Amino acid sequence: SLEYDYYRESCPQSLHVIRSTLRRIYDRNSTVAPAILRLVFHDCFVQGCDASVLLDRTVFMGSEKDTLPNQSLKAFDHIDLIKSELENVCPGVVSCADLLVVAARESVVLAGGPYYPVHTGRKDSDHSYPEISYELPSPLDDLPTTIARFASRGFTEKETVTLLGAHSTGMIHCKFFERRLYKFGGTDQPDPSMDPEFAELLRSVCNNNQTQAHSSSAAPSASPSASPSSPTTGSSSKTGEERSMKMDYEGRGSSFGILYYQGLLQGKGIMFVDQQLTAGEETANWVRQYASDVSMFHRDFAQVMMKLSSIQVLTGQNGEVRTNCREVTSSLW
Ligand code: HEM
Repeated sequence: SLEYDYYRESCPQSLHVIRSTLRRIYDRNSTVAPAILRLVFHDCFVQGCDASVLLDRTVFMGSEKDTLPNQSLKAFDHIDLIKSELENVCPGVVSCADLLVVAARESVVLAGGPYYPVHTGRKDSDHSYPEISYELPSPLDDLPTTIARFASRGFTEKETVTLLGAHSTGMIHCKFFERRLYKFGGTDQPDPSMDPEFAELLRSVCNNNQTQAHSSSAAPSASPSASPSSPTTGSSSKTGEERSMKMDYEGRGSSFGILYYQGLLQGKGIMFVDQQLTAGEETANWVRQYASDVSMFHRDFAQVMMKLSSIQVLTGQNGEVRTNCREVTSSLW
């Protein structure tokens, strides 16, 4: 199975290459870190951590990338760049699946989260599983559905709460929460579980009217925090569908996690699925604990990321090492 430092003889530079290339990309474009963290979740949840999410469609095989839950995934080009650097130093040795989990670990650290060790030796799948992608959780899921989806992959309620702390970082498109702001659950009202001022802030960020969107992005006072950063990406030319905002609208840093859970306690979860964590006795208890103890969250997040990174891995003779993460190497496809 997986080993500590699997590439110590075959490619001793591999970890350094992944880390340094990712940091180089991050220095120019910090959105790469949350994008890769999300990618590893979408890879590991669907038939295990086998880099199947990176495969492009061919005439013979559909792609997970084309399914609805994966349509807003990013960073494929950044993964390609890291892979080409690896191929330069050790051709055909380091799998895309290992690249992804190691890069996700580095991404967590870059986002202010904890370091955790990842064992290596994963092989890549020679198949994509678009049909299984539909088992990925939806932003509209209620708590029992979310708990059931994560339980199907071996995660407890507590671990589900911990994993969702990943929503401390990154961007979210308005389309994933807009219904909560106006017509929630078939009514003409906003979601009652959302703090009304927060709903107003999100409406101003996502408003279709371009002038208003522009003024809201230029007015940090619309933010409920004292942070000077704008909650939006600030482009007034985007449509409501394309418009997005930072999930850590109150600012990033060593607080990875804590503001997410504190926000949930104040009715400021952005997606319905996030806010639902306060709707169950056990999950709400963990939300409260993490909101007040960031070290506990970081310790648990490290452990749950190690677990996520080891789901259903292919090792030994199973699977292959792709030379291009977008295409199977050994194949007839
Ligand atoms: C109930 C489970 C989950 C649902 C429904 C969900 C859904 C979403 C959605 C809809 C977005 C916004 C994407 C966009 O607007 O482009 C998002 C972003 C994100 N998710 Fe999740 N997610 C879940 C769990 C997780 C987990 C377990 C992780 C990682 C361990 C994760 C990491 C992220 C990250 C880092 C982002 C920001 C991505 C970026 O900025 O590019 N999510 N998620």
